[in-house]
Amino acid sequence: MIQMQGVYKTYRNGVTALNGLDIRIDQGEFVYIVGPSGAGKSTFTKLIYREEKPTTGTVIINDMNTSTLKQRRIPMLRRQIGVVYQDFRLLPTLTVYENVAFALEVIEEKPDNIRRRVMDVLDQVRLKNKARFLPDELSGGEQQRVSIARAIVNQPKVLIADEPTGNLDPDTSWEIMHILEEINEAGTTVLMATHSQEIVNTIRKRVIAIEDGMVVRDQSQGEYGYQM
Ligand SMILES: Nc1ncnc2c1ncn2[C@@H]1O[C@H](COP(=O)(O)OP(=O)(O)OP(=O)(O)O)[C@@H](O)[C@H]1O
Repeated sequence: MIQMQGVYKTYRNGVTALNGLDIRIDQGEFVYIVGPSGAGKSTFTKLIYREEKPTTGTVIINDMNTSTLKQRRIPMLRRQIGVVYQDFRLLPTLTVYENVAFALEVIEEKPDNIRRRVMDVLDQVRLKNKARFLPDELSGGEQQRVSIARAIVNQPKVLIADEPTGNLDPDTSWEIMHILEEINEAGTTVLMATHSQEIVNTIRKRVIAIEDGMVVRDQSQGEYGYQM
């Protein structure tokens, strides 16, 4: 469960990105985070994997308070959270297989388990046949699928996708959405920040709209609600 209570975030330069957020997201939900540019969506996601801490208020992720969490326990929190970015962020000199395996090698998983898990997730994102390719030999949609595989390879409870379809054409975007839906159906909470009216209005899920750092709308089976 993700719970934010009275969360304010002011960056060092004095910009207040979040202005009193109260949000509760249960395990297994699929939530779109929408809102104008600069509204605070990325800041909200950064609080979840503790790239940032709130200035005041509490952020609780699966019983862990991110403000009081000891430094040495941060990796434990991050292991429960996978992150996918708009620009993929793959390592260009590593193959597809190696990019995904890397996430398990850093946590010193056993080699047999690494091989099995990596091939399982590559199968899940339908890229088993491209395991030996380098990122620049793949299309944008394929690169995003590798980044999803990397994000879920250690079976996180939460997957955060920050504009995962922002750089992709419509057909490829739908493919990515179907993969995210499958991951969600298997029990993972999915939080997706997006500017895509078409996706939000077609694949209906809970919508949390953030404006000026505040929740202005929270609807189940919601709609995008902004003019494009
Ligand atoms: N590291 C930072 N230091 C200072 N200010 C920041 C930082 N990150 C974000 N901000 C500011 O905080 C506000 C919210 O930014 P945020 O990136 O959370 O918005 P967003 O809703 O994700 O926007 P977009 O849709 O354009 O990605 C903006 O005014 C932004 O300039």
